[in-house]
Amino acid sequence: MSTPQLVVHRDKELMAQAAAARLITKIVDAQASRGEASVVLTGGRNGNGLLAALAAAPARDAIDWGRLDLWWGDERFLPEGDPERNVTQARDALLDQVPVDPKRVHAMPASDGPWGTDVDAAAESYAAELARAAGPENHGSVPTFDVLMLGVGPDTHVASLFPELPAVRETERTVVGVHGAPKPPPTRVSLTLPAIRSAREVWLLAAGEDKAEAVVIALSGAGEIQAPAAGARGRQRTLWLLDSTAASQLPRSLYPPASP
Ligand SMILES: O=C(O)[C@H](O)[C@@H](O)[C@H](O)[C@H](O)COP(=O)(O)O
Repeated sequence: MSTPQLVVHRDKELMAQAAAARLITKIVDAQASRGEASVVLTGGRNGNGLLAALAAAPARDAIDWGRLDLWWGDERFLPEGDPERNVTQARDALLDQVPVDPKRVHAMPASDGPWGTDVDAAAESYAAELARAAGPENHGSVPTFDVLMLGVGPDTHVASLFPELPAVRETERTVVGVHGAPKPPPTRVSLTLPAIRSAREVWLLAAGEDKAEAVVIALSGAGEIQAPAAGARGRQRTLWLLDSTAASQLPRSLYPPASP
């Protein structure tokens, strides 16, 4: 697993804009070399802030939106179209403004979908969808994600993997149902750490004073059960994209020299 790298930006707006520019380049490069790209989106303010910045980016249409597979790291298990669903917020922030291929937008199931309110069955169906998309070179369970993005909670949760709860302890399945999440809504669908760690690159987005403690805990050697963000590592790269307030409690030795 790759060692975390940090990039610290002046404020959350600049972090979102810089992360959006970074994502455009990553997708364009993947499409140039493989003909397509695969990205995992995250919910939350920082994740949606990045999508809004991407929608406003002059270079956004350098991306061939028809050759981009979009997946989610987690989803709030609510009815289709609920404004609190991550996919609803992603559509509002970006997807309704660009010509994505609907067959390549892999939303996680809603609570009024084919599996009704059975969140565990819904999770199994998403795991099956991932496996169908996996190629022989992908260890057979999930496709090779070029970039998997994660917001970071103040308690160090990522996706819907919360400290000490069963989902963060999962070592075999790629997708699980989450019951009793401390962040509402309580019922969710989430990728697990093994699925997260299959990505080429994992980018963790953290901006705001309320993330400063989580950042220092996750980067100072905490275990992944107590601090799930600590276990979110990419096969080739793990990148923490921060603003200066979220980085404010880091010891100077961890603070990258290049950041202002
Ligand atoms: O469904 C969700 O709520 C998210 O996927 C969750 O993991 C989020 O990314 C973090 O809680 C950070 O959220 P903020 O960026 O809003 O702080």
